[in-house]
Amino acid sequence: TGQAEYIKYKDPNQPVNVRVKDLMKRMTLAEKIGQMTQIERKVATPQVLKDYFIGSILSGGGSVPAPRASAKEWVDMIYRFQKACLSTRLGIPMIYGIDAVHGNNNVYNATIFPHNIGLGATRDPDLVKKIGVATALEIRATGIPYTFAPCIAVCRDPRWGRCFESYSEDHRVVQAMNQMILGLQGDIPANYTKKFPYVAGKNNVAACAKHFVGDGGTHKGINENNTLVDFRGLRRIHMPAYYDSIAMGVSTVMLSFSSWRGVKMHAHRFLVTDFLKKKLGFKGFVISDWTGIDKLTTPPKANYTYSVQMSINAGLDMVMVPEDYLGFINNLTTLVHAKVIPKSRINDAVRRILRVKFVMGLFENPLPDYSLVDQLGKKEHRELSREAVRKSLVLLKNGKSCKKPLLPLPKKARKILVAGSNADNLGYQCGGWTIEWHGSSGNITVGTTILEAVRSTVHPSTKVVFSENPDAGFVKRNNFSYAIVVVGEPSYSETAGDNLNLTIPEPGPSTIRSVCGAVKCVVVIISGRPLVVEPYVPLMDALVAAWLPGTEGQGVADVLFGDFGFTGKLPRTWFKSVDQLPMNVGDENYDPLFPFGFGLKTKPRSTV
Ligand SMILES: O=[N+]([O-])c1ccc(O[C@@H]2O[C@@H](CO)[C@H](O)[C@H](S[C@@H]3O[C@H](CO)[C@@H](O)[C@H](O)[C@H]3O)[C@@H]2O)cc1
Repeated sequence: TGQAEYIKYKDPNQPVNVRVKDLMKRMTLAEKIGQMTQIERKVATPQVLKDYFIGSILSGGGSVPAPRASAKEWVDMIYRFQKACLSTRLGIPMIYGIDAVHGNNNVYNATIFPHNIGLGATRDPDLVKKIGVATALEIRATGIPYTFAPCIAVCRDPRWGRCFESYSEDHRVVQAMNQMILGLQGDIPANYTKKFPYVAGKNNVAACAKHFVGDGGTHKGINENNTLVDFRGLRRIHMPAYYDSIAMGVSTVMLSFSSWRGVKMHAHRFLVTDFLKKKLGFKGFVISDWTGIDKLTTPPKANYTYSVQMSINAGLDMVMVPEDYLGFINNLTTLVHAKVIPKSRINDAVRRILRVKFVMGLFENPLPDYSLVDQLGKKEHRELSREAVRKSLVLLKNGKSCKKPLLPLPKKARKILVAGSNADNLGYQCGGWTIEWHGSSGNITVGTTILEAVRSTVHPSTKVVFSENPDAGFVKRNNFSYAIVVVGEPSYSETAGDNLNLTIPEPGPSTIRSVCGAVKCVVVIISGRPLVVEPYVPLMDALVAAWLPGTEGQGVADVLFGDFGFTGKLPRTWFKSVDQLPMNVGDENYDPLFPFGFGLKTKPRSTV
């Protein structure tokens, strides 16, 4: 009859589980293992994708098709990869993942939103959901359907290099901000299957709750180290946001590099299979972190066969290899043939992966297009980020006496000084995971520095002088009306950000002393966490925590000059000294400089 054979799994009118079952029974072991393999784009070629039936590709931090690649260049790259995957016998589409953790941050000209710690300071779940919606559009603009976000770590020690990726030390704030998942994936329809992964469509992306579990609770905040809290504490502090994520239909969960009480999460069968999958009922797929299985041994990859065996048998479904795909595929194949890893485990993993791909419509719409390229960095998203910046600012001091507040600053003044290492540095303002994995310094993408924002906000007659680190003589001689001192941390991520002393990097303290000793000053701290400020607070007239605001520095000026009031609240305790750490709200002997939830308020300057 010349009619094409009816293939059930290709029929979108069939229920997802029917499609999964039909496809599974057609698959060879090699095709199943290929679905479990995620490789970095740098090692992905059409031939490799076809030969090994690769199911997923990723961009690691900073991994781009070309420097400052346009949205179209991203789409073209993913289109080429996908065409290769669709040309295989069963034509199973691959899923491309990226760390879009504060906007589509690998991509030049993307809107960079405040990092999670700043969003936690807003206490505004609806805002965070809107950010998820906008971020999903900017991810899809580049042809990508999957982000390794949100990080729902509950950072319990600011010495952790990834503390800025955590919304708060309080799990209830982290839970509130989980609206990010609904923004990214879309709202779950009424009477949808409970705890089932959900992605609404082509304007949304699959999300990833990470890093399971207890990543933010390691000893002294040492990255990838050991979380010692007992099971009750693990469930009370680090697990609640995973309950919520599953209820919100999160599609994937990423395992943590860290250990719980000495057992690596990447090999933790009880927590991954018995607890996450069985007790909590998670139906999406569990993905490893980058070479996470290699790190099951010391040194990493000392016994890769053991790594593959222990992680897959623990319940890991997709492995972010990300480069030695041959080693992974060969080891897993051998272990299945030797019945060390049961076929039922492989089938569970592949079933979960296919479930997510069917649910999110990847079979129906596997190929990216240019339809959303204009979403990247669009004005409405930048305005949304500017609003988030405004709401993330926490006012810690305003006036040397409460009767004489310094803020809001007058826009009209004879001459003002802007100083500090972080005043005119977009890279520092964005922090880690921006263009580069660790972020970097300077003019790294399209955005507005705080200095530029001040210049565009003050009255045209106001003279603005910028000096990164002026000496006291310069400040005195110029007789400034007031000064804005913006200091803080350079960009960093992961272990590179681990820090035991948490002092403001020089020349920040010197700049504070030189400027604030000579003129009225507001100090703005750009950082991924609280830093040692107690010695300098008496010198300051005002102090603002701005966290890592991203590209829209205008939001800082909006509030400093009173177009909007301060509303932010500390998402984490501001310690006096690092000797007190770890110290979290609710602890005994809680003796902070500024407590969790603290934040002075100001009213917007009257428009009259
Ligand atoms: O050359 N070296 O020396 C080197 C060292 C360490 C590297 O480590 C790697 O570097 C980064 C960039 O290549 C990778 O992104 C990851 S980080 C990991 O990656 C996931 C996917 O990006 C995220 O979702 C997770 O949240 C995050 O924990 C890894 O740690 C790479 C290279």
